[in-house]
Amino acid sequence: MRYFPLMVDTKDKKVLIVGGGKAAAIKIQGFIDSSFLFYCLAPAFCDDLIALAGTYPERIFLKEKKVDADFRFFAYDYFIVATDDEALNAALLRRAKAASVPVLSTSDPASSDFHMASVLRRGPLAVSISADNPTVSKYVKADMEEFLSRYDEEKLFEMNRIRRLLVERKSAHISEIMEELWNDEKISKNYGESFDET
Ligand SMILES: C[C@@]1(CC(=O)O)C2=NC(=C\c3[nH]c(c(CCC(=O)O)c3CC(=O)O)Cc3[nH]c(c(CC(=O)O)c3CCC(=O)O)/C=C3\N/C(=C\2)[C@@H](CCC(=O)O)[C@]3(C)CC(=O)O)/[C@H]1CCC(=O)O
Ligand SMILES: NC(=O)c1ccc[n+]([C@@H]2O[C@H](COP(=O)([O-])OP(=O)(O)OC[C@H]3O[C@@H](n4cnc5c(N)ncnc54)[C@H](O)[C@@H]3O)[C@@H](O)[C@H]2O)c1
Repeated sequence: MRYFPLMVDTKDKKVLIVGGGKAAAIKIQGFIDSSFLFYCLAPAFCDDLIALAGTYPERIFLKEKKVDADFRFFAYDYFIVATDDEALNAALLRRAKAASVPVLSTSDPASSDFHMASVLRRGPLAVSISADNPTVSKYVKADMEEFLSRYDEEKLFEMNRIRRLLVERKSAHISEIMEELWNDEKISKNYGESFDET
């Protein structure tokens, strides 16, 4: 598997996006559940992107600017190239690689350092779907959403709270207790507080 699902820390991380059309909007929307900050440069932005930036003014920054092949960038953690000018996209991709900044070109996935997956959440659970075909991913995501609705969100949060307590207490039985709770129909809210391993 050349592109492998991975969990990366997005806190305080900056993504530069050049281009402000449909592709840029799809990528930012796909990342919106992260903590990334988005800096987007283009001479003009599509309505979806303007609406998204209106909803997240503290995370999405749109700057009207036409970029050329000599564009220099620094202090960004990731780069998404999303203009409709393929030659410009290719030049920016080369620059990013030379600067060792992980880059995704929306017009050249095969030369990109990362791809986007379709991601869905249920409480603390994150599921990543990738089929090398965004249409297939979209439909599998819809099926998966229905499948995940059988999991009790509160129970998942509660199990994690208890697990954190057990980790803090350096319990030797974390996985056994987690297995027990998973198989329990209902878990008591104050399980962790009253918990005594001995
Ligand atoms: C899954 C999702 C995640 C996300 O981006 O958040 C995603 N694309 C999504 C949507 C979407 N993408 C496109 C449209 C039509 C737009 C229109 O109408 O014009 C729509 C909208 C739709 O389908 O509704 C067009 C498109 N996509 C790619 C190309 C270039 C090419 O293939 O060469 C083209 C242009 C050619 C074409 O038009 O096909 C390439 C890629 N797109 C990927 C991911 C990567 C691997 C996907 C995988 O492994 O499955 C990959 C390979 C690289 C990357 O960009 O990361 C997200 C689903 C959202 C969801 O979660 O519901
Ligand atoms: N990977 C994906 O998910 C995905 C999705 C849709 C489209 N695409 C591909 O991405 C590319 C872009 O498609 P689109 O539908 O977003 O096009 P678009 O026409 O909607 O948007 C192009 C954007 O690039 C900007 N732009 C043009 N020249 C620029 C420059 N010199 N500097 C800065 N910004 C500039 C435009 O102002 C516009 O905002 C195409 O190759 C398309 O096939 C990929």
